[in-house]
Amino acid sequence: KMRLIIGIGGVTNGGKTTLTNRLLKALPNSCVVHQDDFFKRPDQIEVGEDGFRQWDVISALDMEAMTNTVKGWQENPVKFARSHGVSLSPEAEKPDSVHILIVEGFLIYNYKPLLDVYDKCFYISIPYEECKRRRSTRTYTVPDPPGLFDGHVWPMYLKHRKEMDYNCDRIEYLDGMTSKDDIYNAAYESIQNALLNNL
Ligand SMILES: Nc1ncnc2c1ncn2[C@@H]1O[C@H](COP(=O)(O)OP(=O)(O)O)[C@@H](O)[C@H]1O
Ligand SMILES: NC(=O)c1ccc[n+]([C@@H]2O[C@H](COP(=O)(O)O)[C@@H](O)[C@H]2O)c1
Repeated sequence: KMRLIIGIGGVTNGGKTTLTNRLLKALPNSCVVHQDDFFKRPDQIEVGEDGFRQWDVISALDMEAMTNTVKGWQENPVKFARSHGVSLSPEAEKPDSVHILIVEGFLIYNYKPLLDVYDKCFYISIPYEECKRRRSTRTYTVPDPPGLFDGHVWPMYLKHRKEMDYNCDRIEYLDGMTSKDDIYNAAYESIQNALLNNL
């Protein structure tokens, strides 16, 4: 079976989930792992010297559990799809069938053990002003306290982004300020090329 693991990383509210959902619809036999599903419980999140719960750091996430979930897909994508309620194409069990996993999240390129699993590494970014605007319209399971964006979210983004640029040289950047269609088309084309090249 041919297998492709696609990373969709990027800044908070850059459009990762939007792009991921469109790709899942378009790509047969595709499954997803959302990093957001691996946040620890609020009482397990450290409170920093700044007084903020430190959500935007890798230790706020159970990355071992996330890695094991990805490994589960690698071992048996058909079983993974079934247990996650993904309907498969009639060809899915043939030896030459293609299976795709999308790994989506804001810190997916800041955890060494996962870096090598991605066949494709996309990264969506948007500038500060737009990020702050979009974030202010969003409500997480724990709502942002006043000042969190400027005091924690954006500084941590800058730090992790630097780290990523240093650790990973295969990133394909997507401009989150372009339209949803443009972003989707750019990613889709790149994925089709990878599939054609038997990546
Ligand atoms: N290309 C885009 N242009 C304008 N708004 C967008 C675009 N992509 C996503 N959005 C909007 O930005 C917000 C965050 O998008 P989402 O996909 O949930 O981001 P993420 O998963 O990266 O946090 C949503 O309101 C979404 O509709
Ligand atoms: N899902 C949760 O339980 C939860 C709780 C608090 C904050 N967050 C925020 O989620 C963000 C990452 O997710 P997005 O990339 O989808 O915005 C982080 O910036 C973090 O501050 C998520």
